[in-house]
Amino acid sequence: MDKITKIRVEELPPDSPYMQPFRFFYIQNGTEKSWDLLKVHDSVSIVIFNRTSKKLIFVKQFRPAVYHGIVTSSGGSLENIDLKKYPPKIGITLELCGGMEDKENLSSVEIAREEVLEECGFDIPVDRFNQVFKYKSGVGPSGASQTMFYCEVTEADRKTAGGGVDNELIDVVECSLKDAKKYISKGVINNSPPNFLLGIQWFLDQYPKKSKEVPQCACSN
Ligand SMILES: O=c1ccn([C@@H]2O[C@H](COP(=O)(O)OP(=O)(O)O[C@H]3O[C@H](CO)[C@@H](O)[C@H](O)[C@H]3O)[C@@H](O)[C@H]2O)c(=O)[nH]1
Ligand SMILES: [Mg+2]
Repeated sequence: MDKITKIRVEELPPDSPYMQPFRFFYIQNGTEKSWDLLKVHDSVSIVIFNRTSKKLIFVKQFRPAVYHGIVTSSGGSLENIDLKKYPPKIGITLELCGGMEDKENLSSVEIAREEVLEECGFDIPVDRFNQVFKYKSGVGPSGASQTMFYCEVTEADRKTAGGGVDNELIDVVECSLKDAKKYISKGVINNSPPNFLLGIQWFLDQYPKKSKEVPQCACSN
């Protein structure tokens, strides 16, 4: 996954299927203003609990934006990058399974179902997904929405090893509740987004402290 070479950047052409940059103008209380925006797809993320192993299921992948952010914020440049100083593994994240809502004919929960199958290998019918949150994934350059679902799986639901589709390279990892709690208790979390922290904290809040069993999620779609 971290065998990455020939890194370079260039300006975004206008035909990107992933994002459209533009400038938004407005007058607020008599003052002319503008804001530079990025139109991006809404997305879904899924907190997955494996009832067989009693572990949470996460995904690991190389994220160019995270790599770029780490390199440039520490004074590095993407021009002739020194891969020894900035090994690509620093751009590998630990995240909830999730993806873009880029298919107009599919609802959010149908996209979530596809992502769980493609990225993690579990084939789960949509009625086993519960929506837990819907929020803005950003409020600065992008105001896209993200819907977070909860889904329980067992080994009987496993259809493939996961890993993503097309060119995706995704590692599926199982994490004990103890390790998940420890991870989000760190003050500085370099390689995970806020929805990951929210999803784990939400799950741990549901988990009954005195019982060994995790209850079915009580929230409704
Ligand atoms: O510029 C790009 C963008 C995407 N891809 C491809 O498109 C795929 C998109 O994968 P998908 O799983 O649909 O989306 P994610 O990259 O996982 O990201 C989405 O899902 C995440 C779920 O939590 C959110 O955090 C993000 O904002 C949202 O874009 C990627 O893996 C790449 O293969 C590219 O090749 N180039
Ligand atoms: Mg994804």
